[in-house]
Amino acid sequence: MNTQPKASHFIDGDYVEDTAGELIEVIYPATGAVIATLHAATPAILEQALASAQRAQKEWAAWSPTERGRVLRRAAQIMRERNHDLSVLETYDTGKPYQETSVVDATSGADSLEYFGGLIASVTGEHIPLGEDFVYTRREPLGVCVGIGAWNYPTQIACWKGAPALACGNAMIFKPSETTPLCALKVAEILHEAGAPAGVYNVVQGYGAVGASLITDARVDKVSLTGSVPTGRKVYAAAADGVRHVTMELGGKSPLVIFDDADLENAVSGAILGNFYSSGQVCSNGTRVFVQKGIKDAFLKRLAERLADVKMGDPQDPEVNFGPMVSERQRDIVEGFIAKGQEEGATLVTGGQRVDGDGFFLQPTVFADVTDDMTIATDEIFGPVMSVLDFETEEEALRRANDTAFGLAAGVFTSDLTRAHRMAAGFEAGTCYINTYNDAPVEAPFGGSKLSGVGRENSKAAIEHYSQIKGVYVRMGDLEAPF
Ligand SMILES: NC(=O)c1ccc[n+]([C@@H]2O[C@H](COP(=O)([O-])OP(=O)(O)OC[C@H]3O[C@@H](n4cnc5c(N)ncnc54)[C@H](O)[C@@H]3O)[C@@H](O)[C@H]2O)c1
Repeated sequence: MNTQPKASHFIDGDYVEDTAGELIEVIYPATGAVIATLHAATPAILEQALASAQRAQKEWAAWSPTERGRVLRRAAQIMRERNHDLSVLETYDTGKPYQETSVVDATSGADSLEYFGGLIASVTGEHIPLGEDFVYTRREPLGVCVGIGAWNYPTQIACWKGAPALACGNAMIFKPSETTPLCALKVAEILHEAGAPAGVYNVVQGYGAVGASLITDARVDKVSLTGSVPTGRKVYAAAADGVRHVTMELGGKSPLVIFDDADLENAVSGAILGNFYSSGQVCSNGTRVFVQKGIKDAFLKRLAERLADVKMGDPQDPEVNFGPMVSERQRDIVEGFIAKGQEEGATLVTGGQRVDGDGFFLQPTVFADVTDDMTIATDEIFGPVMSVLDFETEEEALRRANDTAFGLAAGVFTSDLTRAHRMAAGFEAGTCYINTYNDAPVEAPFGGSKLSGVGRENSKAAIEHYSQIKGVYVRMGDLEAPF
């Protein structure tokens, strides 16, 4: 596959380039080879993107919701038809195995285009009777939205932000992560091909500075970031200065609580999905696995057996189910955490080593006997490192599960129905799972509480975050005034 795009940016319906921009080398994580070179957006490129988005948004918002929805659903159809090529590209961009990308990334992107494309025509205002007078409400777009992406799910993030934004009549300028800049360009191409007017969905490349200059432009009405908490603080603060709307999808250190009465095989599956999918580079991962004492030995034994079946290698090989870390830098960061875990006295059950070769492979790693104060139990690692912590009672598990500044996700495995719902109600997290982990269907709200974020993506809830209500008071009779 030719992974070099025609140009770095997609603006006003076409690819554009400005070679004066800072160089971005795209590296295939499985080999370390440079597979594309791009340029960060210059002020001239940003000006083009902002001007075209502002102009296009007015035209797009005047379309009926049914017409806008039709474009999104056509784009979903094209994405599904091109699933293979989009998945191969996603694997080049991120290093995630094709076995995952072929069923998750473009698929989930298409789901969101289809869902919001179908939903938007039934989003209506209200009629509020006031005797003879009345108020009616209009749900209106915000204007120009900026989307800023993390590197772990480039296609999905570009669609999860773009689909509700466009459905509501906004334009979007999307800046992918500099680490995985290729896939969002395809999303822009497909939306344009499906009939979105030029400028409604623009993609500009760049490092953090490009994101930072976009969000302070007076023409921008909303910023939606997927990224780390430190970046979230900066972006939120910059958006606050212009009193802009925000969605913040940030990091986590989520708990996964496994009770003695859980189905062992399902609990092990949940822990694997919640720690090692995408080589552990998933924001909602349940990396603090609290295991009740009675099931601990059986859990660790079965986990080690199941991890022996990991197939690492060329991620384009459909048999491979575990890929490299996204970058050399990310591998180094994760190795630092593994060393810290050993230093602080956790028991290394399995893994912990990098795999020799050109790619950035790291073994799936499990620590047991982890305590709440160890660095591997408090900090987001964003790699394939599971921490197993012991507990005895439900009250203790819930208290310790919530004892974190993050609040993205939480999960519980138990066969006690009422306990499962008690735990879900008690978790301080935006997204909870009972006897499963990390499912993220477009129909369900996704997002975090506490430091993990503001706002929700997907589901009807996302409409609230990409539109605003206008109330219109209508007086039916004469109007009295004091003088
Ligand atoms: N909650 C979620 O939905 C979700 C999903 C995926 C990833 N994440 C989080 O993302 C993080 C990993 O991704 P990352 O390393 O790309 O995150 P990051 O915070 O380093 O970067 C995210 C994006 O922000 C941009 N950026 C950096 N500084 C900026 C600034 N000052 N102004 C504007 N933009 C700026 C980057 O260029 C990048 O596009 C993890 O913390 C993970 O938990 C969260």
